[in-house]
Amino acid sequence: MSRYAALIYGLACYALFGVVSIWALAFLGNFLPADSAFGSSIDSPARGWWPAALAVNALLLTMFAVQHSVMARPWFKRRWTKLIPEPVERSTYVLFSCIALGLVVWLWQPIGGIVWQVNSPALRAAIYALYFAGWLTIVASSFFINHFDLFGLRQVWLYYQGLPYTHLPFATPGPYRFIRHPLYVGWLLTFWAAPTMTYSHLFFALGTTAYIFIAVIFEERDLIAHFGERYAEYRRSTPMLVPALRTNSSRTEKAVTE
Ligand SMILES: C[S@@+](CC[C@H](N)C(=O)[O-])C[C@H]1O[C@@H](n2cnc3c(N)ncnc32)[C@H](O)[C@@H]1O
Repeated sequence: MSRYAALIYGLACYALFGVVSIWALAFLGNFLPADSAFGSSIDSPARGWWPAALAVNALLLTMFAVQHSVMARPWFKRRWTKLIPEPVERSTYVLFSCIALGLVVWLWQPIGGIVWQVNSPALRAAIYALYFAGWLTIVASSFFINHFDLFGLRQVWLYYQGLPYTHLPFATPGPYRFIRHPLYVGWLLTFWAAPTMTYSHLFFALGTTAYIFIAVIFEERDLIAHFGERYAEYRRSTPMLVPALRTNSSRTEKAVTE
């Protein structure tokens, strides 16, 4: 693949990621009108029979989870890069993630019904502030790790310059000093900080939260395989999501090693 083609491909995938992220923000924040060309918002009124809607939604979430986790595994990348050039592997992951997330947002079947609804304008504004803080946390955390590497731009830029790819070193900058997964904290805020929570939103929030807790197991297994004892020690000493709160498993592991 020519270095120009790789760079343009990487930039195009990144631009698509920007568009799909804004679309997802509008979907989860209820800024999309019901039944628009871009689908409905997550809390829009029901369109059909709720069991069928739930089945479609479950399929969509499973499709996203499988794509997002399988394509991130080292064994998959080793096989995949026999088919596609290594410098664009991450951009291709971003592209497939955009397609998967786009399908979730576009085809999501709202089922209406109110689980909770906050009516006080001040409280609604506060919950919306938390919602946007979630998105901000996602973006900020990506910069603390390395935004351009996470989204494939660093890889195509190095290739364009004729330089070899170097893996990111283990680091605990900013919020990573206090918790291991700030980016996932951001996602959890965007799922749950909702002034109106309908049944399909609750289904989405429960499904995606469960997915995060499962994905973390695989991610940390890979991080320990890659960074060795440094990550294992970090895992023992630093809480997963809530600062200054240790999980029972990290306490037990620490006790075993002490
Ligand atoms: C999508 S990011 C999410 C990072 C983290 N789970 C979070 O919620 O903030 C996943 C990638 O970040 C990188 N990563 C996570 N923690 C790291 C650390 N402490 N140092 C270096 N890279 C890290 C790994 O390459 C991992 O595949």
